[in-house]
Amino acid sequence: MSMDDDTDLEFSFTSTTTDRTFTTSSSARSSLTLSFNESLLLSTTALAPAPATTLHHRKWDPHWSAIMAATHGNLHLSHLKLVRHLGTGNLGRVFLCHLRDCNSATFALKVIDKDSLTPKKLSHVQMEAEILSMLVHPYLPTLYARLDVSHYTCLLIDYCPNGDLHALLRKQPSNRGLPLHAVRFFAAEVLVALEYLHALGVVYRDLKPENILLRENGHIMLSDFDLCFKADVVPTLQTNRVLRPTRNRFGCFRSPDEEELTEFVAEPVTAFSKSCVGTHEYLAPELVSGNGHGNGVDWWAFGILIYELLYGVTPFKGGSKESTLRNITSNKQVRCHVAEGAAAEARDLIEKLLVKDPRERLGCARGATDIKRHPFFDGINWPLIRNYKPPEVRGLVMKRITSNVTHNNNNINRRCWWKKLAVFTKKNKIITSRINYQNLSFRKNNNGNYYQYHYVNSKGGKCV
Ligand SMILES: Nc1ncnc2c1ncn2[C@@H]1O[C@H](COP(=O)(O)OP(=O)(O)OP(=O)(O)O)[C@@H](O)[C@H]1O
Repeated sequence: MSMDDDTDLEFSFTSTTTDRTFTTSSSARSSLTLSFNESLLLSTTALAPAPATTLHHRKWDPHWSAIMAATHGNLHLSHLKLVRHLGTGNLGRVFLCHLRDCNSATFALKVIDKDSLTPKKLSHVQMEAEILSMLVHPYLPTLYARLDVSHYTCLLIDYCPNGDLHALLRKQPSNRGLPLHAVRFFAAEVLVALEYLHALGVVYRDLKPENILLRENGHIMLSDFDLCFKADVVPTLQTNRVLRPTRNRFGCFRSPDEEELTEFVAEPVTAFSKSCVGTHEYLAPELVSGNGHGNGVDWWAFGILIYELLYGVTPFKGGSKESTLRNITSNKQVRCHVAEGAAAEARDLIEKLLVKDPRERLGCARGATDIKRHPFFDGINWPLIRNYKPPEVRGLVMKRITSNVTHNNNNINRRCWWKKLAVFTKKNKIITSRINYQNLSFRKNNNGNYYQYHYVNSKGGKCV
């Protein structure tokens, strides 16, 4: 479904099992109102936001404090106002929305109609929700709430107003790819996000520019976790002798120095799956051959990503999907067109990542630790990367999050700040009263990220 700014929109969520209808309708341009039966929503399963105290830093996150202030930690769909339709994916539709009480607190709401999905897709929904609930990272989405209403599952996550890297690539002159400094910046951020996912034992399996969204501040946010799989990971400290290529004073490589380094490695090296998922041009050879694959598929895809960001096309693309797959599995080595200056380092990294045998591929044994050390990333201060200023790239017009709703803006904002202050000063009291609700049973998720609320009836049964 596409969004036309001049059209009134109506979204109808109809429950076939309960015969109740949730309707979002619009009377103004690109502004939607979510209307529904409040009593129904109060008696259905909802998942409220994580208390800010569970993870200390979260109490400073304006989105969390806005939710806490507006909902006292007891979020319902009625607290949200849909603004517009952002897009439709395999599993559901995504809407831009904000808190009714605070239109500066903007989110993306993924609405999934479970009744319309096959069992396989339902398992993808479960996987996506499970992975999202584990994430606490600046380059990955925060799951603020999960609301289960009738046969709909709604996931409330960060909204990214600046599009995705695929759209940005298409805006480059003659589709030639991004400037090298921008490729380095985005690749470094993706590497850090993959490192975090792998440390959690999550193999992502869907890396591509379309899934790299751009936040309001120009930094990346990886999206779409439905194709992930989870594996065990045993973090270790490893001491290795590494060759560190260095340059002489003219900028040319000289014979590498050997160093002994003790490093933290958390890579799911024993991960194993046989299901063939992903996007054709990004599939690793072991995934195409179907004999089983592991963590290495993400490092292969990382090589394809750097290639596409650099040249605007993927290296194995053929005239059809079949010929693309044939190119991936053939013995042909990847060819890069440019080999000058810093591009030589990019080429070297791509070649080390696009090694067909995963046992020989950079990253497969020790993950991002080895890739970060490659000369392509020389000079990046990894712990401070989130403070780097995003590159200025043609076509990237930074959009700040603004809401269409302007009435009472100042009052609402002031009220919002006032509420935040009140929450801050009365924090302990509010949290205690929230968990003492008589009709509420709650359970912390494994990670302690957020609380899942179930409304229970007077006999102690869960209401669904
Ligand atoms: N957090 C977000 N901020 C802004 N836009 C988003 C956000 N999440 C999704 N979108 C938009 O909504 C569209 C649908 O997203 P969704 O994640 O449901 O599916 P998808 O990216 O097409 O992938 P898939 O179908 O494989 O799940 C995306 O193409 C994107 O344009």
